Amino acid sequence: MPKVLISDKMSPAAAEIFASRGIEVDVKPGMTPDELRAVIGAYDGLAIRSATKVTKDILAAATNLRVVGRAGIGVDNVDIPAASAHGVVVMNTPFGNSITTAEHAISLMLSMLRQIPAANASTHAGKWEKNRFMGVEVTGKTLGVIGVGNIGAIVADRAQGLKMKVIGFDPFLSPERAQDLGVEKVELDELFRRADVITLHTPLTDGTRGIIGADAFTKMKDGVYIVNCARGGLVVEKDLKAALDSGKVAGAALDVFAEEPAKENALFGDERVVATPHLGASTVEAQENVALQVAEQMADYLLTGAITNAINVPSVTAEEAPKLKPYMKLAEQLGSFAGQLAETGLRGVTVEYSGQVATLNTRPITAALLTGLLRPLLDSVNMVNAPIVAKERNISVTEVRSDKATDFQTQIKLTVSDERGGRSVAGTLIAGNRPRLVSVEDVAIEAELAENMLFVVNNDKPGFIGGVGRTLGESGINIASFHLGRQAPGARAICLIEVDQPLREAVLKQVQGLPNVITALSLSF
Ligand SMILES: NC(=O)C1=CN([C@@H]2O[C@H](COP(=O)(O)OP(=O)(O)OC[C@H]3O[C@@H](n4cnc5c(N)ncnc54)[C@H](O)[C@@H]3O)[C@@H](O)[C@H]2O)C=CC1
Ligand SMILES: O=C(O)CCC(=O)C(=O)O
Repeated sequence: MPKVLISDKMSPAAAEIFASRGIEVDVKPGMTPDELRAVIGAYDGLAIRSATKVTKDILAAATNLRVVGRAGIGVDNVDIPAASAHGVVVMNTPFGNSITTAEHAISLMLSMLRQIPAANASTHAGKWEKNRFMGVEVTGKTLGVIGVGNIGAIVADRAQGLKMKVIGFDPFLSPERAQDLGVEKVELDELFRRADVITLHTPLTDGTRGIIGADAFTKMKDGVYIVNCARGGLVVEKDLKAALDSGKVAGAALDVFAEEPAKENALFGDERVVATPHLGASTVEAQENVALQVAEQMADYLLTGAITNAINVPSVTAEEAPKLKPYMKLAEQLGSFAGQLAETGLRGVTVEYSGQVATLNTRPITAALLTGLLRPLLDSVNMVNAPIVAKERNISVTEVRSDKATDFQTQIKLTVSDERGGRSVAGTLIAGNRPRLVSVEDVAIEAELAENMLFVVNNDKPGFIGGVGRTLGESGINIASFHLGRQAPGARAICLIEVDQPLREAVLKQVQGLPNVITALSLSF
């Protein structure tokens, strides 16, 4: 039974879902990194919000971990490359808290413009300072949205409801989408120049870190207002402080900080700064949504292999998972066959999907094939990181699909090219789920791939079969199955022999020395 740890405060709905799906679950919010490192090895899944930092260190100790589920959107608290390297799928819940977060951004904006937090504190203190708090009306003002994705789009919609003019900067926003949203798409500098209020809704990446800093402030209107309900690192806090001190910025409303939990910050204590402790997603509705969703997604993956909303691997739906499983096994075996034959650096991989398999989601099948191909060369490769490893090594991967059947109703053919040329291997599924090799180097041969195999390329001459059989027999090696194929009578031939025990180096050498043998290799699947 898989075991999951919930290491952040999360709606009880998550634990209930895990339990109802037969998954053992421990709920331990508030652990220190050392405490988490000490226990993580026992778990197949880790469900988190933003407090748990899933670092390289934690992942190195997570020897059984298969999935990290983020009940929320931002995954900047997870080391994604390290997770991929360890074969850990990272998933989030991209929509469950978007409305709530957008509402928080709008709330922050209004409370900043009407100085509600300061007025509230003053009124509670019995001061009745009616003349002290002069606000700013939003109607007719220009809101600049940086990052017009899910949340940015909802913020734009709500701001339009407040009769604001919305302009947006987002390199991935199409003109059609901008038009649908009623957002004027502008460049960043123009947004800085025109906006009365700027609100941030991008992820924190190397491209967005510090997107609002000293240089950006010089381009903005005097008396601009800043809202940050996305990630702390997007705004350079010391530059914001300087811009507030100089009067360039009239106010800032911040839900997120460069360092969290933010117990001390140079921006604290200034009444023009409205601050909340990363509450963007904190509504009953959003927390219920993300907890349910993350638990269902993680349970699906752990129990069926279905992958939804993963950051580092292609998705596999619950219906697809059982259909893809035998193809992934076949693809991994074909990749492994080609990988074990590899003698020099790989340059390119072409995968041809023909017949039934071409109608399926082939990305996970290709990932499995690359895993098989690269594993003989690299120990740490897995389904999650194989496509990344291939890319890093400049191995081009091409997928070709044809819904026309070959000699088989469904077939995967892999051709790899290296410095010496190319080689190909193809396979099919027998009875819908049993992987079967059907050709090597375009020579037809039918074989199931097993743990201990001898692969021989030879000249098709009399006496070869007897010679191999005798050599194995005299060495006490039992033959389980024997498969032959040839280009034409007397031409190049191939032979795949399943044996009952691993082949010793000395026996392999003897086979290699037999007349008419071109190459002989021991393979394992
Ligand atoms: N305060 C809180 O509690 C919460 C904060 N968030 C934060 O909000 C962020 C946005 O969430 P979603 O809208 O759901 O994400 P999303 O992925 O739907 O949208 C992000 C948008 O940012 C755009 N973008 C990327 N780089 C950019 C750049 N250099 N300049 C301008 N735009 C850029 C993308 O094209 C995308 O359209 C999350 O990454 C997360 O960090 C999300 C939920 C709650
Ligand atoms: O879980 C939370 O409270 C934070 C939500 C968040 O920042 C996110 O979903 O990106």
